[in-house]
Amino acid sequence: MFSTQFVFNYVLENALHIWGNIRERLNLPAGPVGLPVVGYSVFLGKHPHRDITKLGDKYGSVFTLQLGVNNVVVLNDWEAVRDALNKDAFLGRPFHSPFTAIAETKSLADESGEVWRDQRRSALQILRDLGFGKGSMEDRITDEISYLTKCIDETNGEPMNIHEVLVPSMSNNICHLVFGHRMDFNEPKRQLFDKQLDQAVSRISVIGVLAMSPIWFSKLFFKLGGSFNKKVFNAVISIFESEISSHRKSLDTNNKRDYIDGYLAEMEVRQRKDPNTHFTLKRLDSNARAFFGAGSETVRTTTEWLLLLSVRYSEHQKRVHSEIDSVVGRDRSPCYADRLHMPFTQAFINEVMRYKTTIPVNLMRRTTEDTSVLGHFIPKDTQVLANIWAVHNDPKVWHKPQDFNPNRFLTSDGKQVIKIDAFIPFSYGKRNCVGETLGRVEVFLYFVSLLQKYTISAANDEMLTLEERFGLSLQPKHKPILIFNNRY
Ligand code: HEM
Repeated sequence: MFSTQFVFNYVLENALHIWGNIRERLNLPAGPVGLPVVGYSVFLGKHPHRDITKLGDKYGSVFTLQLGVNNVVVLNDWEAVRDALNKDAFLGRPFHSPFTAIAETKSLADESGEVWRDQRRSALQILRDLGFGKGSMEDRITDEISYLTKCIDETNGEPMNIHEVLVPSMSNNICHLVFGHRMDFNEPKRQLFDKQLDQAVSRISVIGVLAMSPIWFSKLFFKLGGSFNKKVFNAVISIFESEISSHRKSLDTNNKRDYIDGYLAEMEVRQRKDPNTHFTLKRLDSNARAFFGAGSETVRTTTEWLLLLSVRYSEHQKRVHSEIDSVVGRDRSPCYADRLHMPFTQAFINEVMRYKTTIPVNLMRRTTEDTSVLGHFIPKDTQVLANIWAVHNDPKVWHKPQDFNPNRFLTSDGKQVIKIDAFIPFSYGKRNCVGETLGRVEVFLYFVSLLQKYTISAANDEMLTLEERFGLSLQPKHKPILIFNNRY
């Protein structure tokens, strides 16, 4: 039971927060007025990325939206996003988020300032040392794809829910990166891991609501979540703890196998120099979990859209098939360098990542000093949301953005891919996605390997409506039940 004092403190904290927000709003760009406490959130429908984009018709490129109790400055077109995300003042994350309410130590994805900079630099260095962006990474992904195609072959052309096998397959690529090994699809630990991550993600799907609430509410939510919540999270946490502990026992700093080894080696060096370093086991644990959270679902969602759109537009599927046949052939696995000779396939992938932007509204940022965007003053410690969906549908950049048209990424003779600066699925500037290289390689290899082997069609028409479900990422609303027929 909560004491009267406890309730009083929470009510007081909330009231002060709301009062602070009203005063803060006076210094921020104009925007629609919401209701007390819930703000504008109640007026956003099932597709907030689209609703927020439409607000730009009235309020322009930069406006303030009260989401729950928080004032958030929205960057709602390419000009605003480019101007802001090029500035160091926009590199912070909010002090609190629902993620930080449940984690003891912030991961590199939640940190700000020098700690973030240092953790990020080190993560990128470790990935480089491990050969990410090079052939060894591709070999592991290609190997993982062979387990996937084995499962698909077992369906003998019967409809299958590809989502169910893509989940462990994608998560295995992060397992390789972080733990140094894969887990078989049928391994009980693997199944437990997927189930629990899935449960954790579905718990976290309320995160949108929590992000709009004061931090005390997030903490209370997880506290009241009771034993089930704790059981889910603790089970996931124990997998990471046991991996870190076994890595510590077998660490050879001259032969680093994965991210955990790379981090432990760096931690040893840092701790020798400074016992108060922010390179700690708890930070390693948070970073490792952030890689799974950020690097698994994003690639899977993108791959699901690629498959669905190649089914919906079968003429494009045929064109990708013919490019694969002439560049890769049938006797070897595709490699990432093949993309250089496959302009249409690249353009198709780009257009899918624009049309169904995986992360439609970016992870929240915070200004670390007084600054401005397109002439609007933005004070220090303001929360800022870059609407990537709006950038990808900005009519000042894209001709008929509502149309699905891979040719927009090709020169008129169809031979070259055009680089368009406003194409930013991995975000933009110094705090863009850490896993961009890995993400791009995975997406290309999965899509091309599957189309090399199969002609893909849909088991029903429902999923071809291409309806969306807004969440941490923009998921297909209907499960992708697909039919894979061997091409040879
Ligand atoms: C198609 C795949 C992916 C997409 C579309 C994607 C997109 C994004 C976006 C939009 C952000 C937010 C950046 C910002 O605040 O401006 C981000 C951050 C991040 N991503 Fe990815 N991502 C993908 C794959 C991956 C992979 C494979 C990994 C892991 C290796 C990863 C790890 C991260 C991390 C750790 C961050 C936080 C970076 C920071 O705060 O400094 N992502 N990603």
